[in-house]
Amino acid sequence: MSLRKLTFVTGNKNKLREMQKLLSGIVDLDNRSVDLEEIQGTTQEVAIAKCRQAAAIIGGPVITEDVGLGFNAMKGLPGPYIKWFLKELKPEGLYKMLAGFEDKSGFAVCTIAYCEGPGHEPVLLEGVNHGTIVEPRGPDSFGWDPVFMPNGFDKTYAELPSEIKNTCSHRFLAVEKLKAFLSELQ
Ligand SMILES: O=c1[nH]c(=O)c2ncn([C@@H]3O[C@H](COP(=O)(O)OP(=O)(O)OP(=O)(O)O)[C@@H](O)[C@H]3O)c2[nH]1
Ligand SMILES: [Mg+2]
Repeated sequence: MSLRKLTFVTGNKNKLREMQKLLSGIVDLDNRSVDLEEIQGTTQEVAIAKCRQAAAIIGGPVITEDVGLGFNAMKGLPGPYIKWFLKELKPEGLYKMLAGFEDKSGFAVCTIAYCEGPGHEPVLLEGVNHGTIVEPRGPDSFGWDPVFMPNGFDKTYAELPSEIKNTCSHRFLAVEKLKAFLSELQ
């Protein structure tokens, strides 16, 4: 049986690498690197708007992904705006943002949006992983991985081998839902 073809529209190589591994053997994943416009709003609103744009550009079935990192002491901020905080503050600065708060807990959210094509409503599949924001540890190769220590581990995402991150991460949890959703599609 041939695999379902899907285009993952993302400009982020690290996301693509993880998604390729997570969907290997399940989806024939193509990539288009487009810097999609990101609106202001909730994670869900941002994810839907990104996916509509992607479907219009590709003209067929697409997935997009929007990732947020929220700090509980800040009521979930920066959330979907983490990219801009990370760009200016680097992982060290993200950790320092919580210096005035006792609560260092946070959560990583991956919102995958699937759209059949132009004119179709995107469907959202969300994975949330809870953890603690710690002083940066491990290689600084993917985003805020060095400051996020998932619950149940004494290592940050950056310190964990990729095979382990890929069995507990926000992205893994969202992909599990995507797989279940795709298996129900005709
Ligand atoms: O440490 C990390 N571990 C992860 O698992 C992870 N996934 C995403 N990110 C970063 O969080 C921001 C999300 O913004 P984002 O969803 O808009 O992504 P993006 O703009 O890079 O790509 P895309 O929108 O083209 O898909 C960006 O800075 C990403 O680099 C991660 N960092
Ligand atoms: Mg983006």
